[in-house]
Amino acid sequence: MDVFDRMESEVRGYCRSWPTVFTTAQGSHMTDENGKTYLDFFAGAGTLNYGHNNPGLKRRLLDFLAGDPVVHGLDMYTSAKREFLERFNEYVLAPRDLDYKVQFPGPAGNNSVEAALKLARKYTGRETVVSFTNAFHGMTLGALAVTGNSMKRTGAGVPLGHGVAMPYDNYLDGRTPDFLLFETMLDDSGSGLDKPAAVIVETVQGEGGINVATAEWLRGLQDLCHRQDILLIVDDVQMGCGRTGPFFSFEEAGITPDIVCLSKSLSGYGLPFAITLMKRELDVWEPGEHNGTFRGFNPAFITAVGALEDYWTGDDFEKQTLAKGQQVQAALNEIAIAHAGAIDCVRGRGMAWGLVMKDPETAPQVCGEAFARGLLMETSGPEGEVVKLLPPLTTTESELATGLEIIADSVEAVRQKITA
Ligand SMILES: Cc1ncc(COP(=O)(O)O)c(C=O)c1O
Repeated sequence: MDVFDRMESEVRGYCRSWPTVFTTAQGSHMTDENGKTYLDFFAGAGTLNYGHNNPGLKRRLLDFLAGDPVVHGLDMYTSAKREFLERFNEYVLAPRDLDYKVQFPGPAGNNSVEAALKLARKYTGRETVVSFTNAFHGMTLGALAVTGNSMKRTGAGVPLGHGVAMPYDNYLDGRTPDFLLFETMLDDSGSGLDKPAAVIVETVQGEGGINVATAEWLRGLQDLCHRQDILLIVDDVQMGCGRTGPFFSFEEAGITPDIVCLSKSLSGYGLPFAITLMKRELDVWEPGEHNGTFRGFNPAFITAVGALEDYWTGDDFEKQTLAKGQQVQAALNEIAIAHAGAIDCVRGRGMAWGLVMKDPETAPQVCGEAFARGLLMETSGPEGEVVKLLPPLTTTESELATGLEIIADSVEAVRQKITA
């Protein structure tokens, strides 16, 4: 590890959980330079819904690269971009009756969030954006200002402004305490707080600990935003592209956000790619008012089209994801029952699951034991108390069963060490 320790900044994180050098990857597996293979229930932090080096997508990418294509496209018109827009409309927007315009804000999730926040402010002329406790929207300053995690916020080195955080999904008879607070804030008569430009929400908080919002709460949030003329932004960077079952995680709640952020698994192949979707009337920027060098990355258009054509032309993939999710949930429930003293609860949706440990210190220990046994998982939640499962959606049932057995063994091993 010498060269890494000597040359890489101390800010590096994942390599501390998994101190080995990975060399190859295929499907739901990664292999290190010692030849040890790991089942991957981390999936590049949710960028690999279709697995590593998905053969169909790889073929398309290699064919594309073989032809001297335009690789780096800024926001020029290219044939690859045209293909992406046509297929995205055909397979994603039109079947859901969604009429969004598409912006290419840059390569990463935070680029999509920054564009959403700026656009909401430009459109409404207002500053404040409401976010929720334990939200995660990215590490750039605007996105960080609506991110809840205090350790991450401290990394900014300066106070972060223009954001207000409300409690996430504590639904009570349709009027939650946070909604009441929110309504007070909107009441110009003395709360001292500005009317917000937008609310930004994750339907399932991934980094926040797999907190699942109820459909009722999301609908209530949308109603409140509509009543008050506030824009609703859904950050689907981690939970979109089928992670919760449907292509968009908000479909189940039947809401239509004003702005949607997508990235991570959108390219289908782990290539950097993000889009910001906006209702037509929100398309208010002048040409060049929000730009950047790495936007139209043409290889990502090619693999994204491949993912749409291979997985999203019907509803089979969604059904398979939900069935696999039930398999994961059932196995995790068994583990939770067997270790009720150590596990608080199991929560999740689709193929995003969390095993919530009673003692936060045990969650990284479970991940450490799993790593030793050949399974990659990370922790999430405000205190890192949640063992988080994000397997590729293409993981087979038997691979899932193998990983779930490793989790059971890992929890058992941690408990034995504690009682020893
Ligand atoms: C919900 C959500 N939004 C935004 C981001 C930021 O994406 P990126 O790390 O690609 O900037 C993440 C990353 O984990 C995320 O989970």
